[in-house]
Amino acid sequence: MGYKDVYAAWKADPEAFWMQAAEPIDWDRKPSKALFDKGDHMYEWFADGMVNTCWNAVDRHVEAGRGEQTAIIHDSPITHSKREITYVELRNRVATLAGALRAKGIEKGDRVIIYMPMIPEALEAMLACARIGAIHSVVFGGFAANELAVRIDDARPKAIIAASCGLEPGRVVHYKPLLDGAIDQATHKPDFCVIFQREQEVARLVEGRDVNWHGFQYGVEPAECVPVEGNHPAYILYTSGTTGQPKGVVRHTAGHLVALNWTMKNVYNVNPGEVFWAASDVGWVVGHSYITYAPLIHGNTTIVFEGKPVGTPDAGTFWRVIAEHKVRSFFTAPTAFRAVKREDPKGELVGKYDLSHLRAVYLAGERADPDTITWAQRMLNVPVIDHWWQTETGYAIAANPLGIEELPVKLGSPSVPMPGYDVQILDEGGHPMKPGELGAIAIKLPLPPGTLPTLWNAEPRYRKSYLEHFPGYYETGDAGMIDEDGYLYIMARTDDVINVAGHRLSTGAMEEVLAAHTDVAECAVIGVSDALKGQVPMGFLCLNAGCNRPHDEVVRECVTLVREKIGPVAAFKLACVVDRLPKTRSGKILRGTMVSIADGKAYKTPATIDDPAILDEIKEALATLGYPEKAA
Ligand SMILES: CCC(=O)SCCNC(=O)CCNC(=O)[C@H](O)C(C)(C)COP(=O)(O)OP(=O)(O)OC[C@H]1O[C@@H](n2cnc3c(N)ncnc32)[C@H](O)[C@@H]1OP(=O)(O)O
Repeated sequence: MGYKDVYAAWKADPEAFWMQAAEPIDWDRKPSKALFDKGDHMYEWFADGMVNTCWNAVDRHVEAGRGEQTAIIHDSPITHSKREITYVELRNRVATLAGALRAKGIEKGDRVIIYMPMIPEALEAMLACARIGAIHSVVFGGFAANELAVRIDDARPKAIIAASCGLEPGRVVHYKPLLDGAIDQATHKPDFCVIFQREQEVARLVEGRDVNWHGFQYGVEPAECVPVEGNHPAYILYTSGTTGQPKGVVRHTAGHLVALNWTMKNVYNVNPGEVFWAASDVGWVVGHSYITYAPLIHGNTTIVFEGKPVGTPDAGTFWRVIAEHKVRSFFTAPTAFRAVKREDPKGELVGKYDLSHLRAVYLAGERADPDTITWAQRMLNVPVIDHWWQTETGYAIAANPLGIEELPVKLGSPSVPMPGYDVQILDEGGHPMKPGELGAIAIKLPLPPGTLPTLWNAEPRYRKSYLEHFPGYYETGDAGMIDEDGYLYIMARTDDVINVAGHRLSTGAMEEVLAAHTDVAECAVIGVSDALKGQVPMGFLCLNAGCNRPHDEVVRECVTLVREKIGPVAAFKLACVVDRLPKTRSGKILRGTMVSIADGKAYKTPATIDDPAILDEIKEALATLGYPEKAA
């Protein structure tokens, strides 16, 4: 069957489609049906089934006689080390860790925060939680203590599992002081913390609260897999919203298993036993879905890569890893390829490696620009597939499903909707638009299995953020169009969320931090185009009347403040002081116009502007930062 047939089969009978997709999963009790309509646009999938994620990702492969297959390859050009863990080793390690967590009181439904770098122990911690029905919430290592504290207060974890440190090129990231700071700051306190001591930094443990990863596992009874209901939350993953309070995306167990397993063959075209590599971080949804869960559920070998596309040691690292570990399908963010292209535009390092096992490359996390795609196609000589999805969905909304059929690539488009997703372009009034017309991208409800059913402890916010604007649809927050052939094009966000190097960040959260500076009366943060990172944040600061401090001093403090409060990942390095911000007469800051000016794009002075002269002041301020950039 080709793509059109598969999509039509889903549309004709979604229930049958998903029940069939559920067949390869090992159920403790098979679900009686796929979709559970709870009314009022709330849905669950396979809710009355009983199942365990860890069993499906680990134990069943051992039971099936594949215990000696490598489950995880850790490749760290930063520590110059490589290590392989077989499925049987993984089962034993995870069962013991789960047993130790249980012995310290962790039970089904308890939350466990995981704050770890790119080491296999991060995956083991996730799987150990899944084994006993605990709900994990992984926090990305590039966030600061304050962001961790916010997540601790929202998830209210009984335990936190952390490493002593992370390793960035040329710098040790001191996780433990960040963790201690976050716990001090948070209102909720975990019962205990498990600390994995890395040899690069041994952290000081807090007596009575912290236990050592190895020590607390000593002599414990390994835990068996605990079957959970299909609608039991497997994890919570926080993502940026329009304010400083991140949204806790909930992932239910059964839909997650079924959908991810389906994607491995149909989208990524890998067979069990083959090597799959997603060069992302476990702290992002790509890491959850395609470093940890999907490859293991499907019986693949997954790679945990602790390095960067360039500088560890050079722009040939990706090719080395692909060659050495015989990677079949490779997944990365366009920004990573842009970094490689900048260092090695002619691909001289590509030729040094045998990439004959590589069948396809997948890009996501941000819009893939045509230059980057054509460069990668030329260098690697395999299909380079852009695909589009979100933290909320957990897997591809639109893709070129190579495992079903290789569709023609249209540059600038992540191709076509996947089964499960009825994607529509809507006008402001919620009416479907014609092919080629630009509008809001929405998905007709219900969303398919594995997508978010709600937000953690925040159902009203879930409804408001995603369901209310277009009744009967999920609002993606992206704008775009669908062409005559059904190909989707993602053009922009409809809110103030920006995408920096594939990291989704809230300008609202940065504004909250800047506004807390004692000299800042008012501020705005926008995302400006960046040749490498796609977008970077830029801040405009209005200082309090009477503040006579040198502007560059205040700017420096503001940059430091964002790094301290949100983290280095915000990449907030550009800011300037202005007298006033351009606003409409009703007081809305004209961020869109400011973005156009900074990007050197044509713009119309909005009819509702309060004082058009302020746009000239913004232009002058931008010039001091070198914007618009010459190349833009
Ligand atoms: C499809 C659904 C989704 O969208 S899920 C999200 C998908 N996105 C991704 O997978 C992210 C892709 N991007 C990347 O992997 C990185 O940005 C790549 C391309 C590797 C470049 O990394 P890097 O050179 O560190 O730049 P960056 O902009 O990411 O980092 C900015 C500053 O943050 C720091 N940082 C980064 N990661 C960590 C970490 N885990 N722990 C601590 N710090 C971290 C970087 O060191 C950098 O710091 P500095 O400002 O240079 O001092």
